[in-house]
Amino acid sequence: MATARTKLLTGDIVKRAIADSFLKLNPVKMMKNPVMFVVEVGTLVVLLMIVAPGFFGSESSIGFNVTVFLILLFTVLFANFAEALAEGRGKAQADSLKKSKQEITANKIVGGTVKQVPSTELRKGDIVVVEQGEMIPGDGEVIEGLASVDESAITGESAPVIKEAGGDFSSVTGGTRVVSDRITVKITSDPGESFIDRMISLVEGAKRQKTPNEIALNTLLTTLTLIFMIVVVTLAPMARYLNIELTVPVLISLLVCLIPTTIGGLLSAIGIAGMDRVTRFNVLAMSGKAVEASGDINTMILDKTGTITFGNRMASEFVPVGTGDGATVAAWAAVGSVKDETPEGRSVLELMKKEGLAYDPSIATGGEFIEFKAETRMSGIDLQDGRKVRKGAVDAVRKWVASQGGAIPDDLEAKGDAIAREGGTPLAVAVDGTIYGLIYLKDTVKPGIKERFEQLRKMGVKTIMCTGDNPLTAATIAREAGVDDFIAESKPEDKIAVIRREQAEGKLVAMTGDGTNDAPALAQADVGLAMNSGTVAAKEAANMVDLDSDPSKMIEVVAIGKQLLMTRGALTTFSIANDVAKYFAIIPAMFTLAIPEMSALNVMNLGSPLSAILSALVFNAIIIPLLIPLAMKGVKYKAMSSAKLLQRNLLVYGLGGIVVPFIGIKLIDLVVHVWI
Ligand SMILES: Nc1ncnc2c1ncn2[C@@H]1O[C@H](COP(=O)(O)OP(=O)(O)OP(=O)(O)O)[C@@H](O)[C@H]1O
Ligand SMILES: [K+]
Ligand SMILES: [Mg+2]
Repeated sequence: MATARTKLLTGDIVKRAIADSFLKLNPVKMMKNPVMFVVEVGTLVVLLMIVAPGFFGSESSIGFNVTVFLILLFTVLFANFAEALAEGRGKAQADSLKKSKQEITANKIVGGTVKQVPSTELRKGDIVVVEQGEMIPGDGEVIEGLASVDESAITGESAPVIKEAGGDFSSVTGGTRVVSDRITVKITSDPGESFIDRMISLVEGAKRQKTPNEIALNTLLTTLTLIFMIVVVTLAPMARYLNIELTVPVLISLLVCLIPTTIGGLLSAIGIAGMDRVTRFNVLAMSGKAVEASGDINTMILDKTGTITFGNRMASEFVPVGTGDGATVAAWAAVGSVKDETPEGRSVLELMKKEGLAYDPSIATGGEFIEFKAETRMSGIDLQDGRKVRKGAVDAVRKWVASQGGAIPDDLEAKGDAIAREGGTPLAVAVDGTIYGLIYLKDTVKPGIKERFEQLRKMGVKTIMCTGDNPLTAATIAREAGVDDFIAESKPEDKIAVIRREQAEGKLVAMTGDGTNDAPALAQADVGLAMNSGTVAAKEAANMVDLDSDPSKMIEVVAIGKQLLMTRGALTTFSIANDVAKYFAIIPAMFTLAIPEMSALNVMNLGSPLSAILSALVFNAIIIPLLIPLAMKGVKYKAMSSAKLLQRNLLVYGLGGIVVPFIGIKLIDLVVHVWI
């Protein structure tokens, strides 16, 4: 499960964020955020008026100008602080990763002999040997041997994992430690491009690019800012025509209150925090875009075994067919499983032991093991005496027996279907032309998975279960788990066909995978979540990697993505609605300043025109830090359709956005009015 590796907020992170808030005042950096850049320019203009009064021809009191200057400065600092705080955790994490990335000495194989070289000199294709107790010097694939590896440096999980040559558990990560045995590793990354390097630049946010959604929103905010600038600039000559003198600091205050500073100040913090939430969940997103895309997902493709079910498909019964008897099925099932290292194969031998059944393992001596393959859906052994033993999916074994010229027992289909209808997987056991019986493999649907699919449905996400299993088993599990659709007897390449079909209908698709044959589909999916235990090819094709290798995490990742989009929408609504109240506080005040008879406009009954302006400005500034917790944690997440969500958000954050500042400004005014 996810481990919180770095505490949410520490004193150090806060201290560093405060310092960063000042560094971020650098106008070159500020320009990337047009809304806050306008506030910064306004701050400088007011400062100039304090230093060189009269330069602009209007005369506000120096006290008022200094107050406006300070409030504006804090507005910018608060926005910078929000961003710096969101970045802080990542930076702290990057520091600890960098520490773990010390120089390692590698045992490189050069021309048959071992040569010690620094790990920084390793290139793609180099072969190294790693012994017990040593650090693995770079990312790679095990090409020989088996070892248990402590990967806690990257996963935070202290229990070591087994890595072995061939298959889906062959990839190793540089900076992890071999705790037992010895492996030969082929390096798969050049210096600076390793998994830890990528992790560091990710958590540091060095390569954080704005997502398409963020860019669109930024454009909207910039446009709004431009419109209000034009409004405010043209207001001055119009007012002068009416003989109303509006001073520059008052106009700047008006401008700052009207432009969407709340969302402008919190926008990047929301994005960073979203990525951070995914990271804290022990999922590594290669880009912010991937996190956002997961919030927009329409279709999710899930494996049956291990994702929807526990995946420890266990042999639970031997069922004879035709003229066979229980003991014979069991014996041949066992002979066909002696070298089968899959959980299914091992469980056959365990069931033998449990039931006290005997068989003669020496029959298998010298035989040629036939490994299980998803393509053939069979495994077995070719014995030295020429007999061939097979076990596998019923239709696969039936075809194989037919090709050997054998007959198919009458009761095979009915007994196989009976197992499948219960959600089990029947494996037929055959020797040459004879089918002796079935192995009943039991798997259990994970508790609570039905409720999660129910939630996904409410969010408008369609779930499709893909399985290599037969249609009957698939249908039973699909019904039990409550998925919307399923594909049975699917081969890995079928996934890519499903993804393309859904995408052609304009849907965004998410999937998980771990094998090399999953790589094309992982690349094709809009969100591809690879398992850290999986192959290098799968991890490179995906845009997310789950360090805990739990495929069902896809469901939570989608929820986090949705929450990110929701938080951004909610705060944008709140920010824009806010401006309505500020407008009613400031505009009447400005005019009452010039024409006292207009005090009837003072609908909010604020103390004085000047205190009204200052109160609106103070509210505008402090709402940013007040909303930082919400921006970082995300709005409370509820599973519902986007249309309903929009309605609810408009009600809560739209209406709230109008009401809250009326109360806030009124309260601030009560204090400010006493002061001036
Ligand atoms: N060790 C094995 N020996 C023989 N046959 C097997 C073995 N493991 C599985 N099978 C058969 O092959 C079929 C396909 O297995 P595979 O692992 O490819 O898919 P799956 O696990 O059923 O589906 P998924 O993992 O995609 O949900 C299984 O349904 C089963 O009938
Ligand atoms: K504002
Ligand atoms: Mg499988």
